[in-house]
Order: sequence, then structure tokens, then C-alpha cells
Amino acid sequence: MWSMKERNLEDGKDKEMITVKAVTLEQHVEYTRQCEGKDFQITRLLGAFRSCISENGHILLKEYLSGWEELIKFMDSLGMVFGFISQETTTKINIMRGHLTGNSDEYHTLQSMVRYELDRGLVNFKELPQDQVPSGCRTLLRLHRALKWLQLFLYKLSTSTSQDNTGELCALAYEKALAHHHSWFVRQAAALAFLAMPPRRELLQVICVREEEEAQLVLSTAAKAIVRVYNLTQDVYEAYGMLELP
Ligand SMILES: CCCCCCCC/C=C\CCCCCCCC(=O)N[C@@H](COP(=O)(O)O)[C@H](O)/C=C/CCCCCCCCCCCCC
Repeated sequence: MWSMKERNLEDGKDKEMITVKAVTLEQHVEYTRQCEGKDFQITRLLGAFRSCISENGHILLKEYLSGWEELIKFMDSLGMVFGFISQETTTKINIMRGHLTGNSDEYHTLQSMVRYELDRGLVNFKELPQDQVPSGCRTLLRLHRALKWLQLFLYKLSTSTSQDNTGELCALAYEKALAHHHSWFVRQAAALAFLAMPPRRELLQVICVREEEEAQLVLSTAAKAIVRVYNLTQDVYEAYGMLELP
């Protein structure tokens, strides 16, 4: 039944595919209600990253940050070894929340934030000022780069088998998307965290899926939602020459 739906996608019947998938995702959502005591829900993550794109293709910052907050819950559920990554993510989210507080119009979307910060010269292109709060543009760029890692990891996980080592999948995605942005020290710490990644079966329990087909659907749907957000964000950073903000 599942592969028939995938074939519909290949035939180009996009609309039909979306309707069918909406129903099957609903079944997943229904099932997740039985996963008591779990803070993290991949459907909430999906909801946040889907709803953070406005009708005109702008990125809504509040919703975008909610998606990240859901990811923090996921990391926290994996234990202390991921604490430094969760902490770093929280720090970035708090900087963004700080900007949003009291400036909700200016920081309503990524696009309005970029215009606001550039117009006022708040974005530093040469160096990171030690004595002032990092700009929203710089801070969101760090999250944006990590989103690329997540997108690759989810995709790899959706196409992997129970024999695959999740730590290795993590490391491969990290090398491709993120490692070159990090210092030697951070890369060593990340490598240690990857060794502690739970096996695929345990990860699937955390995201509350029962069987392989459901896992593939949920993970690939999440990866696709994240790709859309990533691409729209990337376009904005590229257009303003801000992909390498220090
Ligand atoms: C079953 C599927 C669900 C998967 C859910 C995965 C949840 C984790 C999602 C994303 C985690 C990555 C967040 C990392 C934010 C990193 C921001 C950053 O790059 N900061 C560095 C640069 O900042 P500045 O110094 O320039 O201000 C900072 O140097 C880095 C600090 C340490 C973070 C190291 C990150 C390593 C990330 C590798 C992936 C994490 C795997 C977690 C798996 C649960």
C-alpha cells in the first residue's frame, strides 16, 4: 500500500500524493497519542517547520523557533552526552527570542529581520563584536547551517536499515553540512557525541513510530518540510551576501 503511494508521486500526481500522505500522517498522529510521557513529537516538529512558511514564501520566525524548541526536547531526551549541543542550540534560540521581544514586527519574518538589521547597520560582516549581542542574521545563520545537517540526517535515516549505525549516519551528514564551519575542538566533541547515538530502533521509539514503512514516511516527510525551509532561507542569505557572517 505504501509503495503504491510512492508510485503516485513518481507519476507526478502531486496533489493526490499530498492528500494520501495527509491521511497516513493522521494515522501516525493518532498513534502518537498513545506514546505517553514523550515530550518530543515529530508531528509537532513537522507542524512547526511547515507552518513557518507564509503564503508568500517568507519564513515566520516564531514558528521557525518553535521547530527548534521541539528539536531541543529531542536532544534532551537522549541524555547528558548531547547536553552541550542542546545548550548551544538553546543559547542561539534565546538570542533570537531576545530580538523578537519588543520588536515583533521587525522580527516577524526572516525577510523583515534582514531588512531591519541591514538598514540599521546591525549586521557585522567583518568580525563578531565581543561587546554586543550577536545580530539575528548571524545567529539564525548558525541554526540554518545546522538545519542542513538535520535534513541530511533525516534523509539518511529514512533510507537506512536497522543494520546501519546511526552515529555514522550522523557523522556523514555532519562532515557534509557542518564540520567545515566548526573549530577543531567542536568537531572532536561532536565526534564523541556521535559515538553515543542510540541505535536506529531506539531512535524510532523516541519519534514514536511502530514500523519501518511508517518510519520512512514520517522521516522523509519531515526531511522534505525542512528542505523547503532551508532553501528559502538559503536564498535570502545568498541574495544579501550573508552566508559567511563571522
Ligand atoms: C529521529 C530524528 C530526529 C533527529 C533530531 C536531531 C535533533 C538535533 C538537531 C539539530 C542539532 C544541531 C544543533 C547544533 C546547533 C549548532 C550551532 C553552531 O553551529 N554553533 C557553533 C558556531 O557558533 P558560534 O561560535 O559561531 O557562535 C558553535 O561553535 C558550536 C557549538 C557546539 C555545537 C556542536 C554541534 C554539532 C552538531 C551535530 C549534530 C548533532 C547531533 C545531535 C543528535 C541528537
